[in-house]
Amino acid sequence: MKSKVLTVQHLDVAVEDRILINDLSFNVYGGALTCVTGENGVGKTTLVKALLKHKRNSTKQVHFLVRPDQVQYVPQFRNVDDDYPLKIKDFVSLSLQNSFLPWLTKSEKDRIENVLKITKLTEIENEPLGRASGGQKQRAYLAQALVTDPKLLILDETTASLDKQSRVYLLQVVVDIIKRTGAAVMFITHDPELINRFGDYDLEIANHHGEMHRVKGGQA
Ligand SMILES: Nc1ncnc2c1ncn2[C@@H]1O[C@H](COP(=O)(O)OP(=O)(O)OP(=O)(O)O)[C@@H](O)[C@H]1O
Repeated sequence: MKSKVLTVQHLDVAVEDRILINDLSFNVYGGALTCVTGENGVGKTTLVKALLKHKRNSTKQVHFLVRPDQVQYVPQFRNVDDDYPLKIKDFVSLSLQNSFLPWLTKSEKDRIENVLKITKLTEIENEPLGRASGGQKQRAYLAQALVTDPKLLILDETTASLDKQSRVYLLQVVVDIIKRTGAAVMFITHDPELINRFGDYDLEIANHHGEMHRVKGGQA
């Protein structure tokens, strides 16, 4: 039996005065990949942002069963141009800069090393992030989120700009992380092939409503 990390009950999602999603209920489970799908503009990103507003103050409608610092969001867009000079390993360590010490502890360094290994970035850890390929950049964003050891990881169209090989490679890394850590991953995507191959659940949003399906052949 998978453990719930988030429950959503009878939630309405609106922008300004316009209702995007009406009376939405679903659960997100640890150890599983929950895909969030729907046409452009149905409100997938707005839904995720509405959920994240409650990570510190759960309500009956949006109830997180994990601590706020155990929830990580990797947004759809980042402004990282070709001249961005920070080394990949330093970029990944930015998530740990909230600690009290101005330097990284041995255990933090070990965590960074481990995450770089899992995301297959070790070989290029000293390269500037700006010079990395699209797929390597996405893996660096993922690594930055993973270094805090999240129990719920939300990925917003992380594979959208990648070629097929890089998309599959990234999802294999994500599924591997789910298996190793038991984390829950919510993955906004338009890619039916990735959903069918890697997804456990599909939260499909259409006509202002959302429905959760089990994906046949899912891993959970
Ligand atoms: N802050 C805002 N103010 C007003 N309208 C907004 C705001 N944010 C989003 N919208 C509108 O809400 C709708 C849903 O946007 P959203 O980005 O959530 O869709 P999406 O399903 O994630 O789309 P896509 O698949 O194209 O990324 C769109 O019509 C968008 O223009």
